[in-house]
Amino acid sequence: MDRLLVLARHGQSEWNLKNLFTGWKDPGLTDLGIEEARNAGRRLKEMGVQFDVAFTSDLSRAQRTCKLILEEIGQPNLKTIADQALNERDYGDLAGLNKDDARARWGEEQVHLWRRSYDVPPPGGESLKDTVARVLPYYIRDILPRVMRGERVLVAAHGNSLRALVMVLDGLTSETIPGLELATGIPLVYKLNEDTTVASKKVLEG
Ligand SMILES: O=C(O)[C@H](O)COP(=O)(O)O
Repeated sequence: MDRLLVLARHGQSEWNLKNLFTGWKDPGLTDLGIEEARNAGRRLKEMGVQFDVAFTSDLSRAQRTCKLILEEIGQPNLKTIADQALNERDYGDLAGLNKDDARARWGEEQVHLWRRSYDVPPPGGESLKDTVARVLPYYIRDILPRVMRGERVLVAAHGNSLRALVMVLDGLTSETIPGLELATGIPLVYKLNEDTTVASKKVLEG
């Protein structure tokens, strides 16, 4: 039985393009983002991937990406479950600020800690640890049981909600997680073992 779990970060958003902290704000995809999402779908189609269910967040950039992937693989009407638990990390007071302006104001190191450390929350927002604390229970309760039953599952979500999941799947630690970057529109194709650990992982680049 293939226990297939595909994770896809949304395509480039309007605020990715403008280099703004986004978090729970809800900008749409750029033309490039739409193309990235379609391309992710095409790559999955080339691999012959089909899904039984899709999960996405409450935010439109992830929902649109999910829809575009499903259209490309010829499953436009697949059952899709949207939940706030898969939203991007809440960037709090940083949301809407330019990332370079933030570096100029608070320094490179502080901004890097906010963006990539495990447990330093941005002002008024969530650390990755906080994000793991909401993503992981949802994964365990709603997503993983389906994968273990043999359903082929797509999760279209966000840079940091997916970093939270990859941290758990790949067994990364608070020391190694800062090095993990997820590019827009690049699907990660996991197959799981019977004991829920990772049997294989493929990054569908290009
Ligand atoms: O919310 C955001 O600004 C981005 O989607 C992810 O941001 P990051 O690269 O700073 O984690």
